[in-house]
Amino acid sequence: MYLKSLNILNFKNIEDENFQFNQRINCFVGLNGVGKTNILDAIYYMAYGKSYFNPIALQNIKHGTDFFVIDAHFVKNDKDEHIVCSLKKGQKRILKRNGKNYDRFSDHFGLIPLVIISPSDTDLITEGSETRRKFLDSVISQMDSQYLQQLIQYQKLIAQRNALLKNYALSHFLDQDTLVVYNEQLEILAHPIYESRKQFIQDFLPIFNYYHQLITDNKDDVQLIYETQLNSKTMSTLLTENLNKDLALQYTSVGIHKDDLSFELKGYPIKKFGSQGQQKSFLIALKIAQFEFIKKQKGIAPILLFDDIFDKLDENRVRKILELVNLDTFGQLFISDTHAERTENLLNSIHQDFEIFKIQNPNNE
Ligand SMILES: Nc1ncnc2c1ncn2[C@@H]1O[C@H](COP(=O)(O)OP(=O)(O)OP(=O)(O)O)[C@@H](O)[C@H]1O
Repeated sequence: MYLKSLNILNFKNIEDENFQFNQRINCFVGLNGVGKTNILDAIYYMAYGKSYFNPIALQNIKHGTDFFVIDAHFVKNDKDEHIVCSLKKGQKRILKRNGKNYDRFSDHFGLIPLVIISPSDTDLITEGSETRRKFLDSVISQMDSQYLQQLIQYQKLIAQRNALLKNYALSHFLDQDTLVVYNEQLEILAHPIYESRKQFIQDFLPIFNYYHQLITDNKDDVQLIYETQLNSKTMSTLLTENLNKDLALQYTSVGIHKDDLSFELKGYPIKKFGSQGQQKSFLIALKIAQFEFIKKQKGIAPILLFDDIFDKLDENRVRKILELVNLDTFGQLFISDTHAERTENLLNSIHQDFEIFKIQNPNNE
């Protein structure tokens, strides 16, 4: 699978750009702030229906305009896949596949497998559990649409249950019948989600360990530990036991929406005890393992976006990653870098077909 062409209109700082891509490696080079990452983000948008960097959709519309359109042609299994996403202020986001609107954005999930490696991945280590849950859910959902639907339903039910709890705080009336229904439905949904997450970590961990060793050249023990209240109690027990607390808090404080992933290096949390370099290697191994996992499951190499990673890594790690590229492990690759010469030299050294796009500041054209 590969991205053949891309047209971007009014997306972030990009006014109107057209690209015809190389099937193998494409590099966007240019000075800081010219919009290289924004182009990668537009590609990301085609796979996920949202920005990797800015979750507030309206803020992705170019300043001073009132809509954006991203239009892409992919080739998948020798067939053209035409994906268009657009957003106009005051209207709903539209996502189309081959001219037909999606009713549910989630139906698009997984059609275009894609993995991004970016400096902002450090959020996975530094931010709260929600960021890690989103990562977990995003990887599993790319391969399992049933999981995604269960998750959406679960989140809807939690929102409804929270509304009920809030209502109790206002009216002091608790609609017990509705609460029982919500609790039962949550019990039904929580367990398959829990089982899928548990199974995923079990299958993913050896791949992650393999790439971590390959990139770092050492055998440091790395762990991803799935932390969940469901290890010790059922969802319905948790909900029943914590009802008084939930009523006081006015939200549901227990369940799989509180799960977390603990990242450990040699038995210690990497957030507290990992050096910056160790954290970076950890994250890159995590993302390359994500890539490999999806590839194994789907039989298709996901598109890979490398945002600025040459800038942030030492030469040894860059070499290791490029060795992987050279093994033909990867499918199509998009790279952003500030140094045109460095990128060109690196790519010449791996003897692969590539194309360089020089991106200029739109205001200096
Ligand atoms: N909605 C928007 N409208 C206009 N410009 C925007 C919008 N959102 C972001 N930008 C601009 O896009 C630019 C950043 O682009 P981007 O992050 O793609 O740069 P880059 O080329 O990757 O830079 P670097 O090499 O520093 O990572 C910034 O100048 C930012 O202000």
